[in-house]
Order: sequence, then structure tokens, then C-alpha cells
Amino acid sequence: MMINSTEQEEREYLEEIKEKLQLTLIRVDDTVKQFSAELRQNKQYIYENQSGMDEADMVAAGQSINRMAFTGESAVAKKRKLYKLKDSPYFGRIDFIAGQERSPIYIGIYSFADDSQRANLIYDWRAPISSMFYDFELGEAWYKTPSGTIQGEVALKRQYKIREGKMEFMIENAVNIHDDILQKELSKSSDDKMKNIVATIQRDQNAVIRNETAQVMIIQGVAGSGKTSIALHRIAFLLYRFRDTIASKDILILSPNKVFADYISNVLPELGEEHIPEMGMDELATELLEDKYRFQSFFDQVSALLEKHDAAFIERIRFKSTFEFLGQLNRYLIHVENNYFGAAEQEIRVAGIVVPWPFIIERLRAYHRLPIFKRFPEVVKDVLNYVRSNTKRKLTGGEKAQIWETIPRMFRLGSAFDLYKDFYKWMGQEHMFRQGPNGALEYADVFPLIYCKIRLEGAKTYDDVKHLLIDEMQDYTPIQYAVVSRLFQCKKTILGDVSQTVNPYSASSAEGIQQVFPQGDTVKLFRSYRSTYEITAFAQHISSNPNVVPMERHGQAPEVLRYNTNQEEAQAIKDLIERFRNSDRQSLGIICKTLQQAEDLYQDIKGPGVHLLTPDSTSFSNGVVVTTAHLAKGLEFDEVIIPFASSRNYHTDVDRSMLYIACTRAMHLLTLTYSRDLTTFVRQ
Ligand SMILES: Nc1ncnc2c1ncn2[C@@H]1O[C@H](COP(=O)(O)OP(=O)(O)OP(=O)(O)O)[C@@H](O)[C@H]1O
Repeated sequence: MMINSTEQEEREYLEEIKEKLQLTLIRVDDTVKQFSAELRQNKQYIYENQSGMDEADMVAAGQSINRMAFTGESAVAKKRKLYKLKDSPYFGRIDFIAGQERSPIYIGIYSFADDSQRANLIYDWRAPISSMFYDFELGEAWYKTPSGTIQGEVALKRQYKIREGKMEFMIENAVNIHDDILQKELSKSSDDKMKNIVATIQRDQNAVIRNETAQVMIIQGVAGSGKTSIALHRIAFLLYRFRDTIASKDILILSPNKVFADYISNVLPELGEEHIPEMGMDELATELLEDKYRFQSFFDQVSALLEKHDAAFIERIRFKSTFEFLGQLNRYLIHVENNYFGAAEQEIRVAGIVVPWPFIIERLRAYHRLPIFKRFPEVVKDVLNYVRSNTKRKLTGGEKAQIWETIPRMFRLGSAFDLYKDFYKWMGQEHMFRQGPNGALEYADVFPLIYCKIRLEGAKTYDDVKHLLIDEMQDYTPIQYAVVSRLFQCKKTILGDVSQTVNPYSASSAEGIQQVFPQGDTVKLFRSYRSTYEITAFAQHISSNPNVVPMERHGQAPEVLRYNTNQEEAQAIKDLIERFRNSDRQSLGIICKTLQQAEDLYQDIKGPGVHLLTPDSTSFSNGVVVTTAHLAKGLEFDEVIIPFASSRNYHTDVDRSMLYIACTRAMHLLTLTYSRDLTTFVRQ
């Protein structure tokens, strides 16, 4: 039997559900009030009776308060979810027939059950049964549960747009989710944070989100294909599916910068999950090097490349970004193992006996699984035993100290830094290692040095992290992945787009990353959702990828505007900002090549509602944002202006990458301005 078949019935049903939500809300509200009253009373009681309580009483009282606060907190969280549901209880419905029974499955952002009837009224989009909403049209269908596959038939499929408790529209049996509703969703203007996409997740995206088995999932997706969205929904899914073993705090996002972290910070809370810890690669490096070395940041490296074409600098970066380099370093470390112990092959004379060299080297080799420096204490212990059993007496403090000192000295190098420098000597490539004027390391040396340090001293591992998410994977080199794979043994989701590298001299492709994680599953996404057909086509001329499938969403063709002088151009940009202000678009990104250009332009055009985004910014705001392509990575704007698109400004490979990234940030409108000659990367 089919319930709620007509639109009228659906509308009435919506009212019914809202009422039930309201009732539950009142109940939860009472609980919250009751808890806070009890909590207050309890605290008061402790306060008043402190002197009469012994330690055990205090502990017990404290625990009971904690328990209550915890229950109170979860009631507050529940309330928050109920409010959200009241606003928009569900977005989809399928009727599933299994055997004789036909069940309507309403799907929403969270689940909601009617306690009195013990029935699930709304299913969480992550529930096993909800997967059919994304995976099937009408007809035969199935879903997997932990206890097996359930077969049946989807007899009805509906989508709803419910906002502020009102049904705006309802669509029946849409052939495919990406039709009408998706088009509507995509044509909306963006606000300042990334949004959830649960109502319109596409089939290929759903497969990635719900993959439970991959140890390492590598997602290569073209600009705007929803990689970041998918990765966040995947996290939400894993938190739901494995809620007994993984909590939000067990996940780590390695993100390119704070602004990006802020930009995506909304999605998981919107999906009812807590905020996820995040960290930048540079931060990780500082932590691993224990703050002992100064180094250039990734941003500085890219800025240096944009400012000046320095062939030797580029060669050093290129050299250190290959698999060959990682291979060389590994070969060098084997060489070190074989040749750097006991240069003089000396025996130890102590306590009247001789500890022979073959014994010592055999012990050193026996611990080859340990980092080099960690082997020494083990070997010392073995030598102490050897001496003891040969002298049959206790050793004096001086004798012991002699052994403790001698063993580490048998290794030729004293620190990771020495080791790393010696590597270049060993290769006969000493010119490939350069330090900055104040001794700062180049960015390209940071992770190789960390790798040496790990092999020499070991490193703390991040065992408390149970899932690692790495965004912008193309910006990390094989050696960075080698370090990451040693530190994080957990499951990983790694995503990016090789065409969007900010440093073409050190970009990694999915295939390259797969080499570091042979157990990884690679998924490729080609459909681009962000930009209009016209913008995607325009960006394709700058950096072509024949596999991109643009959305059939049309808009104005990008404009390329020429001016005679810089002054004219600056004035034109001001006019364009004015045009934006008079439009209904919410966000405008003015994306420059370098930070200097962004800062200078900002001085020219600054005013209320105009923000400058720098590497030090920590939050992303709506309105007009002036920034660089590097910092705009991962973000999107309704409208984008790219100033100074001249041939003087954009001519190297790095410039081309920047221009591509900048163009692909635009959702609805793109304008390039230049004075004198247009860059050859743009075809008019
Ligand atoms: N299934 C979908 N339904 C609705 N919107 C979607 C869907 N998939 C992606 N989008 C939208 O497309 C835009 C791009 O998504 P996202 O930023 O996740 O892509 P990306 O691949 O990480 O992009 P880039 O690499 O270019 O930064 C976002 O506005 C997102 O909301």
C-alpha cells in the first residue's frame, strides 16, 4: 500500500512530521532544563558540604556531575539536530518493496524515530537503506547491511525542497538526481562557507563516500568535481558507520592553509558531526623537526618561483621531487648501514678484556629494524652483558660509561643534518644543497631532512589518528608521502588535481602517489560541478584535460578586457566591483598572481566589505576578497576577476598553473583584465 501518494498528502504529512518533531523538542527541552537544575543543585550541595565529604565522596560527586553534564550536552546536541530537522526534515523518499512489504523511506540529514510507535520516520542519509536513493532509479535495487544484502525494488522516488518548514517543490521519479534539483543547487550563489551536498550526491561520488574497505583512497578529480565535498561527506559517513570506534577527534585533516580549514569548517557540523582537527604540512614539519631548524614555507617557495626565474633553484626543486630522488636516498641509507659503522673497525678494550669487532657489528646489524640511534642502547646492553659474563664481576661506573660513550662514536655521523648533507657528497651533487642567507633550509629540503631524521632517530607516530585526510595531494612530493606513510599507519583519503598544482616542478599525480601506497584505490572524477559550461571551456584552453565533462549549466561567456595603462585597468576593476555590488551575486574573488600584486591592488581599491586574504589570514569572509591564486585554491566565488592578465605577468609554467587555478574558482562569472598585451595562455 502506498502512503502519501499525492502532493496534497505529502504536504499534510510534512505538517504531521513537524508536529512530532516539535513534541520531541519540547521533551528534550524539559530534559535539558531538568539536568541543568539538578546539576546546579548538586554543585551547590558539594559546595555546602565540602567540609563533611571525604575524598571518595568528592570523586563520586564529581563523577555524577560529569555524567549529568555529559547527558545534558548530548541533549543539547539532540536539540540542535531537531531544530535543523524542523527546518528541513527530509529531502528524498524512496518506496522500497522487499517481499510483500512496501516501506516508504524518507531520507534526511539525520534520523528521527517516533518513540511511541517505535518507527523510523526519517532515515539518516548515511543509513544502509538510504544508499539506494543515490544508487538506483525505479526497479530492481539492493543495499548492503552489516548482516548481508537486501534485495527488492524501488517503486517510487521523490525529491523535496523543504526550507523553513515549507515545501518549496517536490519532484517525482526524477530520472536522475543530477537533473533539475542539481541544476537549481548549482545555480545558487555561494555564501562564505562550503555547503553540504547530501540531497544531490551523485552516483560516482556516492561510491567514494561509502567505500568502507579502502586502506588508502586516492581521489583525482578535475577542478570543481566535488573532491573536497566528497572527502568531508566520506568522513561523516565513516563517523556514522564506525561510530563505536572512531570519533571526530580521531581524524586529522592535513590542509593547505588556515583559510581553507575555515572555509570547510562548516560542512561536518552541518552534518551533525563535530569539528575535525586539522594541521598544515608546514606545521607538521615544524613539529617533526622539533623547532630546531628554520625553513622556507611552501608558500614562500611558490612565491620565490613566481617572482624570479632562477634555473638553479628550479633544478634543485625538480631534483628532489622525483621517485628517483627517494630511491637514491634509500640507496644512500643502505650504504650508510653497510659502511658507516666502525670506520676503524675497532674492538673495545674494557675491564681487562677485549670485545671483538665482529661481535659488535653483528649486534648492530641484529637491530636493523630500529632507527640507527635507537640501536646504540641495545648494543650497549649486549656489550655490557658480554663483558660481565667474561669478567664474571660487576662493572664499575667508569667502565660502563666507557661503553656507553664508545658505541655511538662508532657511527660516523652525529645528526640528521650531517647525514643529509653527506648524502649530497655521496651522490657527487653537492651543488644541489643550498641554504638561505640566514641558514634557513629550502622548502625542498625539509621533508628529505625529516626522512633522514626518522631513519636515524625514529619519530613519534601519530597512532591516535585513525583516519587521515590529505587535500591538495598534487602539492606534495614522493618524499613527503614516504614520511606521511611512516607516521600515519591509519586509513587515508588523499585527494587533489594534478592540473591545479601551484608548483609544476614538484607536482605529484595520482599514479605517482599510488606508487607510495601500492595498496591504494584510485578513483577519478571528471564531471565538473562548480563552473558554468562557458567558464570550464575557457579554463580548458589554459590547461587542457580532454576528460573533463562540464556541467550543462550555461552562463555568460568570460570577458577579457584590454586597457592602455595600469591606471585605466585599476579604474576598470573599481567599476567591476561596483557592478558586482549592484548584482545579486554574493562573493567576488579578485585573484592576482603574487601577494605583492594583491597587496598593491588592495591599497588601490580598499573600502568597506573589501578583504585582503594573505597567508596569515585565518578566516574566509563574504563580499569582495583580494587574494592570490595560491591562497584561493580550494575556494570558490560567484564571480572572479583576474587582473593583470598580460603577457608580462603570465608567461612561465608556474604562471600558467596559477591562471588555471584562478579561472576555475569562478562559479557564474569570470572577467580578465590586462593592459597592453594579453598573456598567450588565453585564446580569444
Ligand atoms: N553532487 C553535488 N551536488 C551539488 N553540488 C555539488 C555536488 N558535487 C559538487 N558540488 C559543488 O561543486 C562545487 C565544487 O566542489 P568542491 O569544492 O568539493 O570541488 P573540488 O573538486 O574540491 O574543487 P577544486 O579542486 O577545484 O577546489 C561546490 O560548490 C560543491 O558544492
